[in-house]
Amino acid sequence: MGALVELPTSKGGNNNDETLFSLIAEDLYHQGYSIRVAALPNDISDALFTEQQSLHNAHYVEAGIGRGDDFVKTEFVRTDEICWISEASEAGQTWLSWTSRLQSFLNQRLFLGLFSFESHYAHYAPGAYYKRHYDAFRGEANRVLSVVCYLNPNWSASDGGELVLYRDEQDREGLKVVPLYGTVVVFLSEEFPHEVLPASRDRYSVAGWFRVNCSIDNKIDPPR
Ligand SMILES: O=C(O)CCC(=O)C(=O)O
Ligand SMILES: [Fe+2]
Repeated sequence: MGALVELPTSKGGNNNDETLFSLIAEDLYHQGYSIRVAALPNDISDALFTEQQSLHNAHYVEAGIGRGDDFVKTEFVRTDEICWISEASEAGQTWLSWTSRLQSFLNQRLFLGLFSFESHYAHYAPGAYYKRHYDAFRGEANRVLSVVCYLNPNWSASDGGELVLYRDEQDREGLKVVPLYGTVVVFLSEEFPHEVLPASRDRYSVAGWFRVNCSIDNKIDPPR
């Protein structure tokens, strides 16, 4: 977190976005993560929600870990299913336009050098989980910033399915985030181990990652 540089307020852009983006930038600067309840603009949550609910089982693939040739499915680690988001749909465009504005804002304010973004819908069936993990490993600088938004209307505390964000490697207690509709969580991918606890009902979300550019030689990065 010490590497973050805070720059003065930027000019221009959409005021509503800027209010939330400023809060997220402040949180990231001071603590490395941001948890903003019911913060995603309603038109975006609603577009994503509608698209996700319309996805049939065939659109999803079982989630795994690793990339490219290293990809493995492992039930021991996670049992959710995912569907990548593209600009092919209006919902995708709305979401990716918002994340692109967030990317520009954070690059200006915190000098993060975010270069690209990828994201997917995730569905956790009742009982599904994602064990404690990091989204990126130190030294393999690729995923820099993780973003998760939840799409669960009328979620109650007894439904479970919390995201547990641990402050560091040693933390065993963590911060529990209830996956309420429109809640936005952003955190530095290399800093915070986290896990998804099983829920008693279907749990819907969008998860995404901003990357820095680490293309070496002719190997184009980032691939999927
Ligand atoms: O859904 C969540 O709360 C977090 C998901 C997650 O950790 C991931 O997809 O890497
Ligand atoms: Fe994660």
